[in-house]
Amino acid sequence: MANEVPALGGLPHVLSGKVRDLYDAGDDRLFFVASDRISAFDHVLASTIPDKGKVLTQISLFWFDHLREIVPNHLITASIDSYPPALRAYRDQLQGRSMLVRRARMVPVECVARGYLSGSGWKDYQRDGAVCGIKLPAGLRESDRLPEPIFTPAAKNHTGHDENIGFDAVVAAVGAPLAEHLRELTLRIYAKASEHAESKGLILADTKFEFGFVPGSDLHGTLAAHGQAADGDVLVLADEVLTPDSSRYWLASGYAPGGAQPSFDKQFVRDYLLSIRWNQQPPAPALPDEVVAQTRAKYLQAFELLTGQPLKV
Ligand SMILES: C[C@H](c1ccccc1)n1cc(-c2ncnc(N)c2C#N)cn1
Repeated sequence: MANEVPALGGLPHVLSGKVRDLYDAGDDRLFFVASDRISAFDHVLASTIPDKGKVLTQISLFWFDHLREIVPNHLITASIDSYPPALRAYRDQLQGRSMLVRRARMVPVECVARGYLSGSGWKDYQRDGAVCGIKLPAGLRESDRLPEPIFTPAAKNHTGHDENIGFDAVVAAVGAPLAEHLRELTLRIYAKASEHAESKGLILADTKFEFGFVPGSDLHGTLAAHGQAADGDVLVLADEVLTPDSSRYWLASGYAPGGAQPSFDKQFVRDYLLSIRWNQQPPAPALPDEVVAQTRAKYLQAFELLTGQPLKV
């Protein structure tokens, strides 16, 4: 079937997620655009949240910089003036919500770190007393802080929910050396990020990283010695990073284990959708202006809490 998503400035469309779009920028580069679309209960809603794409892109850029001493990343530039000329005509719609990135050979595993018991981790714990084969103490409550953060990988399932897998499945997929490196790196990044989040009054309950390999020569002096593959490729952090879409953030001041915690960014949306008793079947409903405004404010607040800066909208 013909590609339904049009090219952007002559850049062929490569892939779309619920709220993000990827285009081929040539020369082993991709163009990553974060939209203002919002999903809830696995459905993209009929309303958009103004500036959501800009907030999430700027949060990824903040973390790329904050983590630069731990792990290189796929970013080339987020400056419109450095984009391929054809894209500069779209300055107004791309400013602040797009990145030119290196095309990476993506690792076929979602690298998830969990410091708290929530979501699919809570469901797996209730069933098995374990998450991804990692046995946990008995008697834990939903949203409890774990004795220590755990690596809980997932298989990429492009149709819907990713499926939690054990470490042995990661080894089978990528080999023991890389599997061990992914686990160590995922937990090291999580530790640094959650420490920063806590210093800002936020709990980073869990987060999902995507890694890929790029030619070492592409990284001009930011080679990560331990991330070097045998063929000279370097492991880099890709996709969005530590955004409210790829992570669970909770306000530390409201933390109360023993049940689900309010989502920092989507609680107003979820409460509204529950209040209208939506059957969670398409078409997804539109949101009242007030819910859109409240949700936009939460995204702006997330950016300001994490970075200490107001978002330039
Ligand atoms: C899941 C995510 C996605 C993003 C946007 C829209 C739909 C999916 N994705 C990212 C890549 C990817 N592939 C190769 N090199 C890269 N640097 C990246 C990145 N980022 C493939 N998929």
